[in-house]
Amino acid sequence: MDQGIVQANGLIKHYGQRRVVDGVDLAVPQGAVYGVLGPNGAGKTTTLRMLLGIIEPDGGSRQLLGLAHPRQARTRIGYLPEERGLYPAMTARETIAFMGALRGLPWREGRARADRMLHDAGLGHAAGQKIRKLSKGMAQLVQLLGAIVHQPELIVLDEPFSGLDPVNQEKLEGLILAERARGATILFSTHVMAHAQRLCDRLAIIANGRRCFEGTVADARALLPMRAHFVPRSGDAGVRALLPADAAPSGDGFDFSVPDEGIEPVIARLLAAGHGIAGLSIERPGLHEVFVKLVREAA
Ligand SMILES: Nc1ncnc2c1ncn2[C@@H]1O[C@H](COP(=O)(O)OP(=O)(O)OP(=O)(O)O)[C@@H](O)[C@H]1O
Repeated sequence: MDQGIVQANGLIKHYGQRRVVDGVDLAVPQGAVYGVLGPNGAGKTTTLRMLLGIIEPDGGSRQLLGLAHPRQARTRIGYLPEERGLYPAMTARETIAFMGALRGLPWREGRARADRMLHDAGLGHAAGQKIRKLSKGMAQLVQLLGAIVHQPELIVLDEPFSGLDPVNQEKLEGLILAERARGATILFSTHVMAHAQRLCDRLAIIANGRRCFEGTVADARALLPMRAHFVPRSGDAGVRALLPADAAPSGDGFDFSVPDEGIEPVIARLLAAGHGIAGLSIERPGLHEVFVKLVREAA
């Protein structure tokens, strides 16, 4: 596998008798948004923690920013852990500046950046408010801003979208893309496919501690055949028999996989039998469908 800014080779972790991460390889290219996708309990958080040196692997090796021990890269990394936690009595501004200071950013600069970032995120009004007064979603955004205030080269976000409403989720997507535009590499975990489909340059799917896919969103979506939705002319009976074997009623028509030979023979059969076509759409299945299939197979 090519060298990446984050590199994992055969990472293994046991908890008790259970092998919860089982030989995971990752290579995150510089400047990419990279998703680690998997169902609950797949081993995503454990993998990220090993990459960051928060816990030690039982086997395999990893490299972060070219350094053998990830902790040497501390000030060059921004990390949003899965467990959220801020000091409730600190203001949003001080929280962000404090988190920056922990990563080597001078306080004065941290405060100035905090004000700018809060303003840009539409949270300018919250700068002087105490964390305890903020909603859970707002506090989470503040924690995220604190994780990136020192402008790290690598940003690692563990389930960053969980707990955010759709408006804040969109804000976060914007923030991630803005960080990539700045030149940062972003590695994030999620089990929500819509975000991954929109954001990821590359992704890995992990199930039962094993990597079962690695590639681009397009590579993943190409694993499943195109899906067709066909709507017969009203009153047309007997069309079902002319459709591919997997055709299933759906809404006002039928859904089926486009056969290897294409949709044309299906249409030709329908027209030859005198049937009409009230609607026909063909779509590439989404990442969601691919994820469900791969995770089921892995189980
Ligand atoms: N400290 C621990 N001690 C014992 N078991 C653990 C520990 N941390 C994680 N596990 C177990 O390891 C497995 C993988 O957990 P992990 O948190 O890495 O999964 P995840 O993919 O991040 O899941 P989720 O999406 O639910 O957060 C789970 O079965 C979990 O219960």
